[in-house]
Amino acid sequence: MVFLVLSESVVTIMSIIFAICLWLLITLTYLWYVLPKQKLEHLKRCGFEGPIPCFPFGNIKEMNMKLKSSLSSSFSSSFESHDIHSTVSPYYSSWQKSHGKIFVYWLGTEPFLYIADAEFLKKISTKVLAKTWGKPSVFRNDRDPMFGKGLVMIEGNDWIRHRHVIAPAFSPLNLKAMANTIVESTRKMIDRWDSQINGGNHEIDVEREIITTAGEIIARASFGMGDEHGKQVFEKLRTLQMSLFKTNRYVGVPFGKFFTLKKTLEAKKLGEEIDKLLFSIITTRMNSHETQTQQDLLGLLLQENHQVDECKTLTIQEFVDECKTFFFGGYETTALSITWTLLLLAMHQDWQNQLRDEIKEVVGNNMLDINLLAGLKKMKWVMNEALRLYPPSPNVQRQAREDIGVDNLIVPKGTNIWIDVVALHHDMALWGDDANKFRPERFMNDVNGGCNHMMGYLPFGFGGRTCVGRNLTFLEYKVVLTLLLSRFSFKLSPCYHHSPTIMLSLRPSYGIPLIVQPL
Ligand code: HEM
Repeated sequence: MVFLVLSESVVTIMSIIFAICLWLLITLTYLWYVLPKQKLEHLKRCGFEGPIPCFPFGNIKEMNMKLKSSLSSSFSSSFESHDIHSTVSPYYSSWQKSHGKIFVYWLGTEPFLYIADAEFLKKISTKVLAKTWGKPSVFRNDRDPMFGKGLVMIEGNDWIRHRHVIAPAFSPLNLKAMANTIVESTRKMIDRWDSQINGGNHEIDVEREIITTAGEIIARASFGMGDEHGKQVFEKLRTLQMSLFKTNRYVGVPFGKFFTLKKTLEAKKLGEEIDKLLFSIITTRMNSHETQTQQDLLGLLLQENHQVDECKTLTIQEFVDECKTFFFGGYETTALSITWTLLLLAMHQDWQNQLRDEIKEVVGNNMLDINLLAGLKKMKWVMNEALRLYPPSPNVQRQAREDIGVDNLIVPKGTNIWIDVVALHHDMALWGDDANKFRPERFMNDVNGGCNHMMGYLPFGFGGRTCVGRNLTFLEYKVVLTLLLSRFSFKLSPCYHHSPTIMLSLRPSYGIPLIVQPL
């Protein structure tokens, strides 16, 4: 009898376990296979084709394979022509050959509409207001420790409110006060270089050096580093950045996070520690009169926040997220724009000399002044050309929050959109036969560099969501380059190996060692 009862309960438990397993199997098959297949068919009916995905990985395996073989072949490639698209995004350039400049590919079970067609981009962007664009939800979790609900990630009316508070802080007048911070940090770097050169070593990895200096500049310009908390935030932000570097390879793949669980947890913990420290910096500032005197971005935002206007008010947590956003949005991008420029100037000595002559003429022996910097016209052309050939933000992303009709096609609600900035910037149909050549003079009389389409040049994105920090970048770029070119000359080191790669930003794989000679 006891045996019978026992076996009955074992059977019941087994049936429950079986039912749960069956339910799990059906749910996962639906989510990982049936649903993506349905989306694929729907996208086809809407007019979009692309490489065939294999669920649940989508096209990720093919992308990784293509990247691996491109990296091994790029090891010996020459870089006279700066033709980098097929090296940094071999999968896109190969899919372009079979599917054109608009197609759908899959990161795991997430569809991405790839766009490298300027006219299509213009048409789609006229259909959607800045506040009604979404940002791909699939990146949200990964990016949360970096950006939280800062300007880069938020949408709708919250985005309008944040943008209203933040944009004025970046006006040229407000940024004037930050020029000294930039000069001080750059001088510290120059002193380091001087002592290394005096020790007989002229080879400097300018990428590593400039990234360090730009990190310090952006931290000081964002929330100040005068006290211990500020320094700790800076150190932790840099560690977080390193830790997040390699965590997004399985974006879109179900349970993809488990492939990099340790790093994801590390990032989450660091993110919480950073939040705590920034929270304390902000509340201390709010409770003291420092707000009025500190001219960093946080100080400027807190001053704006005093106005009793709900549409122009941020909470403390929102300030925390914006401080992180400034750091992650502005640190590497600006550093890389300067770094790639130094490489280009080391390759093109004629332009290096032209910029030095211009600095002598415009700045001379005067103190560096923001008004004088406006006169550095050739430097601006060089900057624009460096941002074209090596855009630090190699893509711009959106998500459709509603169906969008473009000509006879429909981009269905929920589709992620991936705009390939590198492809647009190197497209001969937009720029002419010399698209892959370094020719800063193309920007001499035309802010669009002679590109034959208004959407062909997008280093800072497009529409209402264009980069809010570009004025700060212009300032930093001009100050740092002026100080460096007035003090040193730059030549390519024989150790330099040209291998640009995309790891969130467009960066050199092996640093940029240059031979640096005091003038
Ligand atoms: C060379 C330097 C920089 C480059 C190439 C760059 C590039 C970009 C790009 C491509 C976007 C996306 C625009 C879009 O979605 O259409 C963006 C947005 C943004 N950038 Fe930058 N950026 C740079 C410097 C900075 C700096 C210095 C800061 C701040 C300190 C900053 C803060 C932001 C913020 C907050 C956004 C979000 C704007 C919004 O969605 O309303 N960026 N940037």
